[in-house]
Amino acid sequence: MSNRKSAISRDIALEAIKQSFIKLDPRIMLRNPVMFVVELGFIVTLVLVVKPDAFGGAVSWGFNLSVALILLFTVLFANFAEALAEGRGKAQADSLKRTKREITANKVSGQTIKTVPSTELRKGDVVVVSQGEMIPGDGEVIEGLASVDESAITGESAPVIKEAGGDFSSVTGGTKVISDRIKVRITSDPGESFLDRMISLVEGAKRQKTPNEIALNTVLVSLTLIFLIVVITLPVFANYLDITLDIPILIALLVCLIPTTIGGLLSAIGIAGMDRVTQFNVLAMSGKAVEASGDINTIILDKTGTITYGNRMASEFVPVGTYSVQEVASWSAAASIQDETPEGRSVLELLSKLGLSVPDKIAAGAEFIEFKAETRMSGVDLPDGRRVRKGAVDAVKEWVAAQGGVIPEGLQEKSDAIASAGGTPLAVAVDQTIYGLIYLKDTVKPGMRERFDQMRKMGIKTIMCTGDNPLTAATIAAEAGVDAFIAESKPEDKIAVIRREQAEGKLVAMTGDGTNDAPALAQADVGIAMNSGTVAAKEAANMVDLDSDPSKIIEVVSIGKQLLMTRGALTTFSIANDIAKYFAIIPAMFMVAIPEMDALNIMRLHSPLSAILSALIFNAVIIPLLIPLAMRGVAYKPMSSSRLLGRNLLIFGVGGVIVPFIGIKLIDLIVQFMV
Ligand SMILES: Nc1ncnc2c1ncn2[C@@H]1O[C@H](COP(=O)(O)OP(=O)(O)OP(=O)(O)O)[C@@H](O)[C@H]1O
Ligand SMILES: [K+]
Ligand SMILES: [Mg+2]
Repeated sequence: MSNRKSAISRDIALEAIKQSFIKLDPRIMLRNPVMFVVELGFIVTLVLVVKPDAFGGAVSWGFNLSVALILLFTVLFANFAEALAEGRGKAQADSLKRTKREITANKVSGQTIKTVPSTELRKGDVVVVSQGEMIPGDGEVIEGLASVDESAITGESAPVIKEAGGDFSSVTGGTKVISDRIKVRITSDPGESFLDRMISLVEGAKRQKTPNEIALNTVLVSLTLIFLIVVITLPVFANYLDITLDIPILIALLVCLIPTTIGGLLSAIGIAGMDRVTQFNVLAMSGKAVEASGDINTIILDKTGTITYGNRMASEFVPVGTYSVQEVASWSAAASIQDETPEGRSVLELLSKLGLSVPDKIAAGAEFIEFKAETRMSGVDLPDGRRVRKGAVDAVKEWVAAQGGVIPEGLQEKSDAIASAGGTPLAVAVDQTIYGLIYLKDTVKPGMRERFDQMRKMGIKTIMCTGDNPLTAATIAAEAGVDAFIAESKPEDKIAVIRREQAEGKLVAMTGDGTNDAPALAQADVGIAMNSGTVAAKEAANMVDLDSDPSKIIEVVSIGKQLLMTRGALTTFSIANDIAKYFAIIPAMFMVAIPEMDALNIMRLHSPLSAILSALIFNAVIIPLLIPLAMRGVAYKPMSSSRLLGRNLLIFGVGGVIVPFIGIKLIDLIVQFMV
């Protein structure tokens, strides 16, 4: 994990204090209508401090000043919560901006190489980057292999291997080549790079309210309006009873009743949720994606590289019929000489490990057939007309059968043996003849079973989708403990699975790294691409995992759930608080005229004025007291949504009723000496 994880520093806190005042600007406050009402209340009471009889009636100016100050602090506390939540992202953005300095690029133009500033690079340009140089822009390695230090982006100091072809070909501008030399095709125009996107993300520059937040905000504004109407009409009834209600008291009542606690913390909760994802080294392109991850019902995972380590390495050549290991090895090598995928290269490595020679001569002048997820085969067409293929057994069998060839006896048995051990068998064929198999070995990552158990407890279904054969898929699925698996799936099959789940009203998450995963990543409600993966995958997804650890989807889901729960919990708490405030303020307002009201003063508060001030002070200080919870999120244990909801209603609903009774009483014990 990243070493970028940082606590709230003194600098961030000081900056947040400054921002709390800057945010008092009514134009900024207007974005948060609940707190805007409090600010208006502050202004009115401030006027009453100077001219206590401005609106007729008069309470002491000292009381008015107290109310004004408490209201000011209520707004400042809310602003501070938001500024604090924004702080860490801003600090992170600043450090990323320092990474983004001018780099010179070695641009290939025709036969020569020209040195140009990186800002002049455009999509499609080709550059050469050698040992010790910075990669001048986002791109895809088209030639060579190099180890790259990506710590500026990922915070991870261990270098990563980047190579042409396959799922580890994408490079990011601002990272450094530490060995060898690669040719890179640039894939982004200036200002649209990954680093640019990352900066604006962590900075929150483009943060938009999520649908969920908008809905809650509408509820809060409606509540505020209702209480506003109630409080405005109150003097009419009071007049009827021959009671005059002073303006500051009405304002205090209003502020106590409108949902200031959640109104003040709402945006901090959202920003902090996004920030928790970022600290976790996952870049979420929108808050909406983070929220959606909290409601996920189904997770689609690919096998290779997600559930298994993904370094599918050729470990054995298995001949069929009368053919020899040497023959299978030679044809496998012929089909792999130009295959840049890790699988293809591992075939050549195995050959040299076995001391066998690579048949360069056969392949001279041959036409390379690249591996495609659709065909699930790769190979060469030789100059003499012979066609050599290796690939998924069923695909090769079909290819051979289509030419009238026969499937050798023993092939199925041998391929099943590899598959039942969790390996991937590749069949090797030349025209109508199948020579044997390549045994690609892969291992399940440790701890997978526990993770899938955890997801089951959260009520999430896991489906493994793989291009591999059913037997290998079944073995790995059983070993890892996923709920279901789909074998021999092509890219369109992955999309079909996602659509099927979505049609049942489910929210679907998917992780992937390959170009073949891109369409499915785009279709999923939450698509998490691996940073190591291809540019296509990263562009299609709405989250990128900088650590390229696909199993992290589980934590992302937890963070999303936590975000939704925190919002719900604090809303419940905020509204439940009103009960105690009624008991504090209503008797206080009417006590003089209706002494019987004293029966409602169950907290036995000192005096009407101390009761009102105490309720108002509680209403203010509860905001900073809850900042840590808003930022950290409520504690989360994997369990079903309905049980979680029940538990939270109990804690925050009942707690929300009780806590203010105690809090207001305690504050009153102090305030009584001041009024
Ligand atoms: N370089 C290659 N040459 C020939 N065949 C290959 C090659 N790589 C993979 N295959 C075959 O194609 C199948 C599909 O591979 P692909 O990488 O597309 O799988 P996938 O859909 O990403 O699923 P997963 O990554 O979970 O295995 C593999 O199971 C294997 O049989
Ligand atoms: K309130
Ligand atoms: Mg794959």
